[in-house]
Amino acid sequence: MATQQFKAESKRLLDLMINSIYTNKEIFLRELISNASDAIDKSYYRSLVDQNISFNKDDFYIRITADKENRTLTIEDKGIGMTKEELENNLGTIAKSGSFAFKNEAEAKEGVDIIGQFGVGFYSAFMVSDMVTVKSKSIDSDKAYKWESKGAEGFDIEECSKETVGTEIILKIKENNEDEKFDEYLEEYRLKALIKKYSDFIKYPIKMLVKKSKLKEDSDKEYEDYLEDETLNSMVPIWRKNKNELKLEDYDQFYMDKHFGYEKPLKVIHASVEGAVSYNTLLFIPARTPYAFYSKEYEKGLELYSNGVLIMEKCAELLPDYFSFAQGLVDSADLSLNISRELLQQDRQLKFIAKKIKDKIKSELLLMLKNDREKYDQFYSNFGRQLKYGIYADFGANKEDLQDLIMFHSSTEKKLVSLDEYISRMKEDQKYIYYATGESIDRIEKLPQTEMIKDKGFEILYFTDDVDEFAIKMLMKYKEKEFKSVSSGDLGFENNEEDSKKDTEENKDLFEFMKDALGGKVKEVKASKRLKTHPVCLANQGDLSIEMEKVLSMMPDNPNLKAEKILEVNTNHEMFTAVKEAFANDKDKLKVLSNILYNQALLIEGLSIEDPVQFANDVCNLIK
Ligand SMILES: Nc1ncnc2c1ncn2[C@@H]1O[C@H](COP(=O)(O)OP(=O)(O)OP(=O)(O)O)[C@@H](O)[C@H]1O
Repeated sequence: MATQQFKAESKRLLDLMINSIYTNKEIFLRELISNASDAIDKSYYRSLVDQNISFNKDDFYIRITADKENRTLTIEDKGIGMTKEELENNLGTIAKSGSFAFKNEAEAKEGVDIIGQFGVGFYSAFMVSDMVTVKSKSIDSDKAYKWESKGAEGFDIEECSKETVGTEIILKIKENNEDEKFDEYLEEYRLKALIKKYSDFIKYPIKMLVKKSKLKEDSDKEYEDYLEDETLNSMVPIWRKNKNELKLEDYDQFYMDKHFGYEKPLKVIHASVEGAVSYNTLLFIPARTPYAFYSKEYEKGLELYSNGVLIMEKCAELLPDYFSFAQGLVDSADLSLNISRELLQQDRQLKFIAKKIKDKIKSELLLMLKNDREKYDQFYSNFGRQLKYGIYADFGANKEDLQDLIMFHSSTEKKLVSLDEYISRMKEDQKYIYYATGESIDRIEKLPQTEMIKDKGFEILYFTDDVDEFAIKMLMKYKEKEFKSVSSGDLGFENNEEDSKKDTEENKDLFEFMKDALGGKVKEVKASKRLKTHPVCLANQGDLSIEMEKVLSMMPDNPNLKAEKILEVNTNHEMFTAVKEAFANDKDKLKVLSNILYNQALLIEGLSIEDPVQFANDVCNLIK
């Protein structure tokens, strides 16, 4: 049985093309400029392979002309042009791309990076025009032809006069309607902005006569308008240049010109990768935290270019959340774009590039941490919190990537240190990586729980961000060393633990009494061996620490989880003599003392006391 051919309703297809493919009408200019650039590329290429064809470098530009009176916008090039047949075939057949065919023929040759591939971009002109006229003269013909169409109804072709080889696309811009202002596509400022946005890195100059004003001759206050030819695009994508040709100032300038930021970036990463997927990338780490960075408003992403043409302003898939501070762009010819060139299909290449970019940012940060500590400290003060969130997020899926990049304030070094640095300084008899949690470094410095650990000469990491302890719980270990809170039940000091057990055993009844006096607020009262000069402190058992309880209690949907608290009593402290005496002679007094001591421990911990009035009265009664 003979296979039947599909038929297409070309009118309906064109209607679909015009109205459904692109979400954004303004991209028509990008498409037409890209076509003009392709036409010049082809002409240049032909001159290389065909000796009969010469080229004049001065003709390699694209001209935009807006005529408000006649409502026309013209895009003109002196590229390869089209014959009558080509006009018919390329502009008369949807999804026929002369450019794609050309690229395939020229595949083996260097230096051809043609943009067009789907054969649909041209029709986007109908989104903003009632009528499109194309005048073209091919490099292979003496005659010029005019193609004209009002859209779905079809097109006419006739011979016309045209001096130079190349193509002129004349758009009759639609009248404004209730929803849309088409007028703006005739406005100089809007055209300039569109070119800057989408076509800034088209490699040929995009010229336009722009209105300027100057002082009239023989006058010092009267001005007159005049027109001047201006090139509107920057042309050379700096990221495609060789790194050796570029100075730091060039990158800084580019960063500011592109409005990534108002001041120089902290770090520039420029990489060109050749391989299964080739791409260039230029990444920046800002010197400051961007506006609203730690809020939902902040939108992460890199600019995505295909052959120098902007495809997406913020491609979020290129950055993991924990590196959302990175700015910049990726340019690759290997992306599988979908037909509207606006969105990417679930793209393997994009995933590949994203993974490489993540690895690159990580390795650059590690180098900075090692070789340029001052800079890393600056980076970390802005974005360290984001890295710690990254460890905690997604159930710790990215902790391996991030654990070497985080830092905490050290009790011994008095500055931020990495986990690796901490490990390298650990004492022989030190089992754990110790940390203490609190509102500020000052406050943690004074925590009674840190006394004995400091006394032993062990370093303590200070956690001052809410996320710190959550991140560390996710990490659990670093290089086989477990983390241990200074408030945790077992600190891993063998002798001390033994002493404390003995002391607790000796005062068993007393501690039991105190526990009862506190009415279930603590799980246990016991002798402490982590205290030296302070009378009491709180320790905790179980996974939820006292600090975590504090963080959770501040959340909008407070889960009301409580840490299991233990009141530790310093049996070497003078106060303990009074406690023992009260236990022997005045149990009511011990009840009061127990509450005072417990409330003191809460205050030191930064927790609020349940009944401050009672506490104040108790203290007063003691003073009396
Ligand atoms: N200014 C021009 N000069 C010469 N040929 C052109 C010009 N504009 C369009 N063409 C021809 O018309 C064809 C169709 O253009 P169109 O913009 O629809 O698709 P494309 O550029 O090939 O692909 P894409 O849809 O990816 O942009 C082009 O492939 C090219 O052969």
